[in-house]
Amino acid sequence: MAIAFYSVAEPFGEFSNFAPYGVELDGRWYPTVEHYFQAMKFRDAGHAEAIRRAANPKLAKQLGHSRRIPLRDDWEAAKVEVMRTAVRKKFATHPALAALLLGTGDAELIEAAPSDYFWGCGQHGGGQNWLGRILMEVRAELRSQAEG
Ligand SMILES: Nc1nc(O)c(N)c(N[C@@H]2O[C@H](COP(=O)(O)O)[C@@H](O)[C@H]2O)n1
Repeated sequence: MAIAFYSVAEPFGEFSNFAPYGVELDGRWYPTVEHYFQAMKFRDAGHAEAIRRAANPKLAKQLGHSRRIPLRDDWEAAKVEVMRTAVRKKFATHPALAALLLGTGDAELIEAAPSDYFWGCGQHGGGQNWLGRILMEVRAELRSQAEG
């Protein structure tokens, strides 16, 4: 069985990085995982802070796509671990979300993002689905913690 998610307002939208579940990382509070992920793209502290303070995750993503400020040079190598850190923290911070994730059992989790072939499955399902993979990793970690 597979569970596809994308829009925050639809079933399992809590798994989207746009869902309003904040995380504290590196001593700062980020309103969503998306805010953190986009801010981490930049060494420029001012731009990273502007992203952290963005009014919503869509705006955070837009600011993260600006190339007026250069991306950190190791971003391609770092981005999966940055995402893993933020998603892990999201589920550690919000126990009801951890229960929701555990409740998906062994279902394959798929970010059904039609235009994202890296984090999501893309338009025809052939994308790499890295967000789904990370969610399944975090689910396995939560399960082994629960089993002691
Ligand atoms: N546009 C959009 N809307 C949503 O509701 C989404 N969940 C996403 N996907 C997320 O976009 C992020 C990656 O963005 P980059 O292009 O790599 O900066 C990542 O958080 C996806 O999960 N997109």
